[in-house]
Amino acid sequence: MSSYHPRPLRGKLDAVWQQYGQSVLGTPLLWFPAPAADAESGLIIAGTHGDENAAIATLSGAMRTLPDALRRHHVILAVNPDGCQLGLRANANGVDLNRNFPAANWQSGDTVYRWNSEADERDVVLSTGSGPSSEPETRALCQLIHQIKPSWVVSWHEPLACIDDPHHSELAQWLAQQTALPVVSSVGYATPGSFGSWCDDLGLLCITAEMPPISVDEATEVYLEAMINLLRWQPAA
Ligand SMILES: C[C@H](N)C(=O)N[C@H](CCC(=O)O)C(=O)O
Ligand SMILES: N[C@H](CCC[C@H](N)C(=O)O)C(=O)O
Ligand SMILES: [Zn+2]
Repeated sequence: MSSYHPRPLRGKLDAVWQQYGQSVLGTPLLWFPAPAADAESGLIIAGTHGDENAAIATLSGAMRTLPDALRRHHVILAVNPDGCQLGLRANANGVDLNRNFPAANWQSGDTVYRWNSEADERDVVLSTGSGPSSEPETRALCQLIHQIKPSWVVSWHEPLACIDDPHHSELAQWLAQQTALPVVSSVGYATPGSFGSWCDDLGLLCITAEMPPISVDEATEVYLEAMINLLRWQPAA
């Protein structure tokens, strides 16, 4: 704890970034290579859905709290920066990026999501794209993953309050213990063309960590420590 940056010094994100592509609106897509990377390093991503802000802000807060030299894993704070800027789940083309990955199960047409946690139905309509990987944000992320070959990916979402990993991996169980969220084998509905489906096709471990419905204000309190610990996670010897 004493090695963390004190709060007065957490305002600016000083981590070195690299650009891995460009969004539909021409926004640079940024990733933050891990200063303490090794062959076992993973990739932590957030903001695939631009309206899921709690995880983005908490991950950024963790990066601003942990001295960067101690960070073992690569980070993308916003897979979908146009969605963040527009306040959308989708990208600027109205495509749900988490249905646009070139997985064997990709489906053409529409997809639906819930307006909010109060809604009983998934009735808000988005596109899955004109084809698998039709979107620049999707293509760039796939290319980056092929380039850096992470050992695993943790993909942050909200508000389903679970750690989704059909393999119940060591990392998923550790994340469940850190966050007090349950490990589940599925989120309970089909997600063709999702990032997790694509990772599965590649044999790459993908854990989807879903925060509960939570404000940025509360998430940066409740999940900060778990996020910091994830940035420097090491498997048990
Ligand atoms: C509140 C949000 N629009 C929502 O509930 N969406 C979920 C999926 C959550 C996610 O993608 O992480 C849904 O459609 O069930
Ligand atoms: N709430 C997320 C769940 C993703 C499920 C994950 N297992 C994946 O395949 O990416 C969504 O509706 O996009
Ligand atoms: Zn999401």
